[in-house]
Amino acid sequence: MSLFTEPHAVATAPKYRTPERVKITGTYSPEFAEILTPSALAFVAELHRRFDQTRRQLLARREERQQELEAGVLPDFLMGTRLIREKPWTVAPLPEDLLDRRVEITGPVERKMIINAMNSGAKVFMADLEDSNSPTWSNVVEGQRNLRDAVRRTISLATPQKEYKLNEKTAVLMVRPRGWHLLEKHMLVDGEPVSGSLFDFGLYFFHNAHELCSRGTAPYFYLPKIESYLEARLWNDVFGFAQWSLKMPKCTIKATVLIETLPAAFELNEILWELREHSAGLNCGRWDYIFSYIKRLGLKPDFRLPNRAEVTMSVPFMAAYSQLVIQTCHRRGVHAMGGMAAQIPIKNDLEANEAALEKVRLDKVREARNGHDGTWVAHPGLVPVALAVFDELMPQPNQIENKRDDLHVSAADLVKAPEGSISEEGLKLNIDVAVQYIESWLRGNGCVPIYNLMEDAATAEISRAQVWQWLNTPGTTLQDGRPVTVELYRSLVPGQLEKIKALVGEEAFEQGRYKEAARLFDHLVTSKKFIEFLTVPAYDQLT
Ligand SMILES: CC(=O)SCCNC(=O)CCNC(=O)[C@H](O)C(C)(C)COP(=O)(O)OP(=O)(O)OC[C@H]1O[C@@H](n2cnc3c(N)ncnc32)[C@H](O)[C@@H]1OP(=O)(O)O
Ligand SMILES: O=CC(=O)O
Ligand SMILES: [Mg+2]
Repeated sequence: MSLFTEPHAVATAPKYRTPERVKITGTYSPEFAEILTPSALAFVAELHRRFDQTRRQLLARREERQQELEAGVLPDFLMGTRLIREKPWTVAPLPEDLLDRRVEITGPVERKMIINAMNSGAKVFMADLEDSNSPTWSNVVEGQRNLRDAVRRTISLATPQKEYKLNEKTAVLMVRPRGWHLLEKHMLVDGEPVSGSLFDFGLYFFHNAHELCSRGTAPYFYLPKIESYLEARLWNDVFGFAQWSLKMPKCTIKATVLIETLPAAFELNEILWELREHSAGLNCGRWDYIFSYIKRLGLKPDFRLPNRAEVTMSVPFMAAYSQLVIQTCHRRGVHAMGGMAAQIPIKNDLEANEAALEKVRLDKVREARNGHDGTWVAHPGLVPVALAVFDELMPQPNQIENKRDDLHVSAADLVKAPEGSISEEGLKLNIDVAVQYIESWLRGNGCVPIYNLMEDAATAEISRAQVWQWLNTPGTTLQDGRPVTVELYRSLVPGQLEKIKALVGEEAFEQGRYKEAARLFDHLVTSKKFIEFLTVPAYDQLT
């Protein structure tokens, strides 16, 4: 020990100043302390104390409903809410800056991405703390700092290649907090971790709600992975309390609910009704929806899905659900947003790039013709493609007046599975893509291009859910007649890991977390009981 480091002189790491019975276990930085102020933490703690018990009850209700499904009950429209479905009513009027949402870009809350997305020419930017964000402590708190600066238009970034700052005209900002199932383990209230949803929502709202309103917009949200109208009611209660406690007018917050679970598709009217003072419509979160279809219908051979690539928007259950979303939203006077095509621009291959853009274009044509009021894109290079389609097919700000009374979607239509095949290639691709994605997520990157497609938590969930379904559903065979067994699946894993190693290089493979990702994947697909979300066990491994 040197003369200058007497034990009593050793500096202790600075700590967050926190309200009583609130603890932050994540690392400290002066920049993070600007977000994790005592008053902001007190606000999140209050949300936790008021709403966390209901959140947990609603998660338990998901479990109970799953048991009913497993016992053979098929999902159906609810008896008790018939009048909400049948009576004429509409949601509260929409704010001016949410009337035209023809193209919305999405992306994680990383500084450069936010600037690029806001400058992209899209009408809206959905800043994502969910599917495309790996919720490391640093990503979620840094993300809040970036959002704070974006709201105030001070966000900038200097890199050796380029200086980034906002253009004069930028996209309207919406924020997607984490879903109800995720926790933020670095914030403890009365010794319990807080909900990731309330943490993300609470910090964004606390720091930005007044500022947004002073700039002629408001706090706008996307609400992910909702499974029932009661979960929408919980959000509505959170909004009411948040507005009241920051002395803001009622109805200031607006939110679009992602319809991305099978049970939610049976409660569209009810979800809009619950949020009618705060509703900015619904959106078709197609990737999580496919995942949810597998998860909820599980091991029934009639609902076994073919290779992931064959489950497109035109298969029966996907077409039916998007049509019902459009019809319901328009009847209630609000937008029905489309979803995300998986293709992204391809560098250094003109022909492949053109083919990818054409696939995106056709997807947007289908959406606009069906009656969607706008769509999502994953990349700035796709904004002009989607804009051109919607400008041509929807010259007015939205097509809410297109009521689609011609459509008649039944409960049976919503679960009708497609024909198709399961191949060894399909099985291998699911292993390959899911392992690559989980590895990236564990390193803190929640959205990656893999084989020229956008992969995020929702798409990776499909891959692992499919392998689980094929391994566990009695009688599942490959198209060549071989049964899909754990032995067969495990015999394919080493080859896929070798393929990944060849792709990323030996050094990156050894330094990465591929083996850990493969172990987690194996656990997910061989578990007898379906594990609700891959991000829940993965979060325990996130450092
Ligand atoms: C199922 C769902 O939930 S969908 C919603 C969630 N998913 C998403 O939001 C997808 C977001 N998209 C992305 O993260 C990326 O586009 C990826 C990972 C798919 C592709 O990333 P990359 O291959 O790195 O993109 P690429 O190299 O072509 O990027 C080119 C430029 O566009 C920018 N860019 C790419 N995607 C986005 C985006 N979504 N928003 C803003 N900027 C973006 C990059 O930052 C880069 O900027 P630069 O030229 O200033 O350096
Ligand atoms: O969140 C969107 C989806 O497709 O999932
Ligand atoms: Mg999703």
